[in-house]
Order: sequence, then structure tokens, then C-alpha cells
Amino acid sequence: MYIEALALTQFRNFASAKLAPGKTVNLIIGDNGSGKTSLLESIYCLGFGRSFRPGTYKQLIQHEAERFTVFAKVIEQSGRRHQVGYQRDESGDVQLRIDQEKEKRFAALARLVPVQLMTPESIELILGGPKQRRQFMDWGVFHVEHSFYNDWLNFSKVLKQRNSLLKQRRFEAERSYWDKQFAAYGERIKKHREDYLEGFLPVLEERLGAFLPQYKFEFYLKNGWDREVSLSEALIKHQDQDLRYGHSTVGPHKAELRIQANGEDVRNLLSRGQLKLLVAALKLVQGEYLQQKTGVQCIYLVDDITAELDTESQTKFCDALVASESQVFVSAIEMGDLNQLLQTPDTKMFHVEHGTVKEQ
Ligand SMILES: Nc1ncnc2c1ncn2[C@@H]1O[C@H](COP(=O)(O)OP(=O)(O)OP(=O)(O)O)[C@@H](O)[C@H]1O
Repeated sequence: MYIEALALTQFRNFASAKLAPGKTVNLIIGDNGSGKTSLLESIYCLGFGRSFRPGTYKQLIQHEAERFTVFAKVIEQSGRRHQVGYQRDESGDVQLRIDQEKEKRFAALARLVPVQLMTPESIELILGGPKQRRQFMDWGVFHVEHSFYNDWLNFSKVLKQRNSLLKQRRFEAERSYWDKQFAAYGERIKKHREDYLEGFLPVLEERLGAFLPQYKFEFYLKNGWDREVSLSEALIKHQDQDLRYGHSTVGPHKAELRIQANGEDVRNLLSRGQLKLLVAALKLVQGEYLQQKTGVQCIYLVDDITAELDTESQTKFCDALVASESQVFVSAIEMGDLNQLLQTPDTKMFHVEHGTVKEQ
């Protein structure tokens, strides 16, 4: 999958901008505050429906404007073309379009624009709470195993309802109905995640062997309930706790992916630069594995590649990006060595200045 045309209207500091990205590396160069991150953010919005920066959607709308629009022409590996559009106005109203047709579900857009993002803040994937790692894992499961989405949607509805009844102290009367569904969808989500990791982790371990050969990495999926029992049994075991706290304390919404290096939690052992390289490996491999399983290439967005990586690490990372043959958008203040590091026959360079973008 790659973007052959991108158009932004009233998005951050871009009143109106159009570009025709190349199918491999696209270097986005510009001074501080020129709009480089905003450009990456617009593509991210197509793949996730929200920004990766703090704040609300309102901050994406250009000051004094009423709505933003991001429009892209994307090409699948098969050569099939699609047009996707995402518009959001001040009141929060969302308009999605795929091939001129109105689309209700954001997931349909996300499937057409699989995006992996790497920024200096991405090490929060390791340093942050379990939710970050769950979302990471579920991106992969969503794109590789299409039936996951419905199970996840159904589980989310049941979880919401179950929590609401627990909170209102009205749960006891309806327990058996809700717990049966909760356990059924919850077990399916667990199975999807286990299946995904079974294929993904060996590819990741190979990449980590090249990126951080001094460490032996181990990954543990915690399902969100006691491994020895089924989810139904765990719900019975924790029923008093759920009633006391007024929400569901066990289930796949509590899952966690633990990462260790040489037997220790990576957070305690690796330096910031090494953690960044670990995150780069996780994200790169998620794209590689997606391609292996489905033939779909993801789009990599890389904001400020040089931050905290030494020359050797930058080279490893850039080589892997080029080798992926995927579409990559890399932002930087200066070109530096990037042109050499990220050289492909189709590398394109764009210069961003005060919310305008020009191909060089
Ligand atoms: N809603 C908005 N409307 C207009 N301008 C905005 C809006 N939100 C942010 N900006 C401005 O857009 C500019 C571009 O910000 P962006 O973070 O994209 O720059 P950048 O090129 O990535 O900078 P840096 O190199 O410092 O990271 C900033 O000057 C910011 O103040």
C-alpha cells in the first residue's frame, strides 16, 4: 500500500497543500515549526482516526477555520487504487469517504492505510503502561486477522455494559448473561493475540539479533487473567473484587506484553537509545510481518530519525527501512546524511516552509 497523492485542507498550519509522494522514501525537510510533524500527522490520522500528539481533534483544525480535510489516493500492492477522505469539523462531526462513498466505520479506512509511526516519544511503547503495548499488539492482530475486529467490537460493548451494571450495583440479576458473552469474546481475543505473537515474535527476534545483538530478548503475553484458568473461571474467582471496585478487573482489556532482556525488564536495563532501537525493531517487524502474512505493505512515518541514535544505530535502522521497500516518510530539520542513508532509485525530497510543501 502506498500513497500516490495527498491533499490537506485547513489542517494545522497547512491552509491547502498537495503532494505526490514517491513509492519508497520521502524526505520531509524544514525548519522548526514549518509543519513537518503536521504532515506526518495528517497521514497518521488516515490510519488511526486521531493524532499521535496530545490534545483534541480541534487542535488539528487550522486556527479560525471550521474543519480540516485529509484526502489521499492510495494504491494497493495489487495495483488497485482507492480514494480516501477524512474530514472533521469543530463540533466533532466526522465524514469518512472511500471511493466517493460515505463510510461509517473508521476501521474500513484504517485497513486501507496501515501506518506505523516512529517519533522520539515512541519509546513510551516500552516505558508507558500496558495499554500502549496492547494497542501495538492489536494493530498487528487487526491487520493480519480480520475477524479480530468484530470480536473486539463485541467484547468492548459487553465490557461497557458489564462495567455500567457493576457500577450501578445492578449486576447480580444479569450476571450469567453478561459473563457468558464476556468470557466467549474474551477467550477469542486471547486466542487471536496468541496466534499473532506466535508468528510475529520469531521474526522480531531475528531483527533484534541484528539490532541489539548483545541482549537475549524474551516476550511474555499476560492474558489479563490467571493463565491456569479459563476466563469464565477467572470471572467467578474475581466476582467479589469486581463488585467491590465496580468494574471488570480481569479480562483481555487487562492484557500485558512483558519484554525482558537477559532476564531483566528492558526498562531497567536498556539505555534510551537502545530502547529507541528496540521500538524501531518492534515497529519495523510489525510491518514486515504484515507483508509476510497478507502481502500488504504498511507506510512508515518517522519523525526526527536522528534523535538519540548513534551513527551505527541510524544506519541499521535506515538500511532496514530501505530494505522494507515500503513507503516511508522521514522528517528532519536538515538533510545531513539522510540522503545517503535513505537512498533508493525513487527517493523524493520535499521542503516544508510555513505550511507550504514543495518537491525539490
Ligand atoms: N491548529 C493550528 N492552526 C494553525 N497553526 C497551527 C495549528 N496547530 C499548530 N500550528 C502551528 O503549526 C506549526 C507547525 O508545527 P509542526 O509541529 O508540524 O512543526 P515541525 O516542522 O514538525 O517543527 P519541529 O521541527 O520543531 O518539530 C507550528 O508553528 C504550530 O504552532
